[in-house]
Amino acid sequence: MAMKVEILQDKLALGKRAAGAGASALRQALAEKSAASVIVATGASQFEMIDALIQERGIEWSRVTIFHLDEYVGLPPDHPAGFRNYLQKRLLAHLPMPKDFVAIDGTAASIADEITRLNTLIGMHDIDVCFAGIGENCHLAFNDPPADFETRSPYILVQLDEACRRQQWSEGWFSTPDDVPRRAITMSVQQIAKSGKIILSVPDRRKAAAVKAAIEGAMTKEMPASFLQTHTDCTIYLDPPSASLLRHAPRGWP
Ligand SMILES: N[C@@H]1[C@@H](O)[C@H](O)[C@@H](COP(=O)(O)O)O[C@@H]1O
Repeated sequence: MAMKVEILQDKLALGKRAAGAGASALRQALAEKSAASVIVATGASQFEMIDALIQERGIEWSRVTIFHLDEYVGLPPDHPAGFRNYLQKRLLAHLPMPKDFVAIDGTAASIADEITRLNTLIGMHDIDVCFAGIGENCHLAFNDPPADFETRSPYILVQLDEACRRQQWSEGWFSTPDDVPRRAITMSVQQIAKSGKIILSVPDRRKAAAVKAAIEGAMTKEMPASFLQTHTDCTIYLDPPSASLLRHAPRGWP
């Protein structure tokens, strides 16, 4: 299998197209069964997709369970960089109440117990759609290189690498590089790959090398998103800058 690639004119069009594809799959899942499940990613790359997802009509959110991909360990719940906070403000506040929102508690007294709780909950769901991004270091969720491609645990505790922590700081989520936590709870690549449909929204020039590695490179733990090359329904949505290093990038693009 190979990832399907769609290149849109800009990040706004990218977000709309990715949200539209996910929304169609969700509506279809809800037409076929009593409930559906979706994973929603965070980060700057997901802004336009989430804004467009909110505008989608005909999704009965009261039958949808929402999971998130990853969360820092130890950030206060109201910290602007927290992913639970991000999803509450950017997504849930604008939707009708979903069936459930399975939030990762990065401040839990026992991280091991929190992972057990999350593993139990996600084990009860077949994920229909997963929205995700790719980091500048080609991470998938917080699976930084070298990623664990083998673990069957749906959620794992990970150490964040320096490139990842630097990216989070340079995107403006933290005031100093040292403020970025060193540990996170992330959904594993194996669990992400269990999703029926995977939708990657990856705009911006700074992602071009990671995009090329994920799509055209070898499947390797050093480039975690390359794991999705084996998925049967994974589409990556790009803008011209993020697609600029691809072998078949149209000429004349940046
Ligand atoms: N851990 C998050 C992921 O949930 C996200 O999908 C991806 C892209 O992030 P960004 O949009 O900040 O580049 O990596 C982030 O660091």
